[in-house]
Amino acid sequence: MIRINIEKRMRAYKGEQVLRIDRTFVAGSITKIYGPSGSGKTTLLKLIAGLSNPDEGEIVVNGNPWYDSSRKINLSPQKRNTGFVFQNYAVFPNMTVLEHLKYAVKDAEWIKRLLHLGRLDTLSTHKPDHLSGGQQQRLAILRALAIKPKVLLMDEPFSALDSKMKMELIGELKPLLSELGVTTLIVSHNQQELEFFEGEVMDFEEIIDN
Ligand SMILES: Nc1ncnc2c1ncn2[C@@H]1O[C@H](COP(=O)(O)OP(=O)(O)OP(=O)(O)O)[C@@H](O)[C@H]1O
Repeated sequence: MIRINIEKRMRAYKGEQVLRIDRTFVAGSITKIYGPSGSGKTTLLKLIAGLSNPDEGEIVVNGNPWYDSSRKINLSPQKRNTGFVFQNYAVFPNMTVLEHLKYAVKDAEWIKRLLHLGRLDTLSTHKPDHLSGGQQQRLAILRALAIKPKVLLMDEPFSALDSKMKMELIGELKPLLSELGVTTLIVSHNQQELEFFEGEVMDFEEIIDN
């Protein structure tokens, strides 16, 4: 479970904007996050991962405080160990597909399963500049899953995939996420692409506070 109650000042186009979030994400659930560009969706994921800090408040995950401004607790991103799929993939240019996964995990059977899931089994020796955008995006998803995270944060994870690939991947991801029991937050511009995930919706349209 993720319990988050925070405030964060964002430097927005129109001046300062305060992001206020008071929400609980149930353990093992999937939350679909929608909202206008610049409303703070990526910021929320970064706050949970520890890549950005709130101005005040607390974040508690499975009973453990990850951030608490009043008690000066702020766990490093490494200790939080979330799976994060970045909007721009953030894959390593000098590592092959297989090296990305081996860097994250030793379990060869698990790696094999992930490569199949992402349809990258035949491309395992390729480096990112020999992969298409969609293949790089799938690699970013596999890398996030490789560590079997308890919290999975995905920022527009299917944006570069054609609809057939998207449907296949989503079909296989759903049982995998429930097998891992991972609490998942997925940001998307496209509400339609997430309709096959049963889950809560978080709409930033209702959160923005100027
Ligand atoms: N480190 C930061 N400190 C303060 N403000 C930031 C920081 N990073 C981004 N912002 C601002 O916070 C606002 C929200 O950005 P964010 O990337 O979270 O939006 P988003 O909802 O994910 O948008 P998009 O859908 O376009 O990706 C923007 O106005 C941005 O300029």
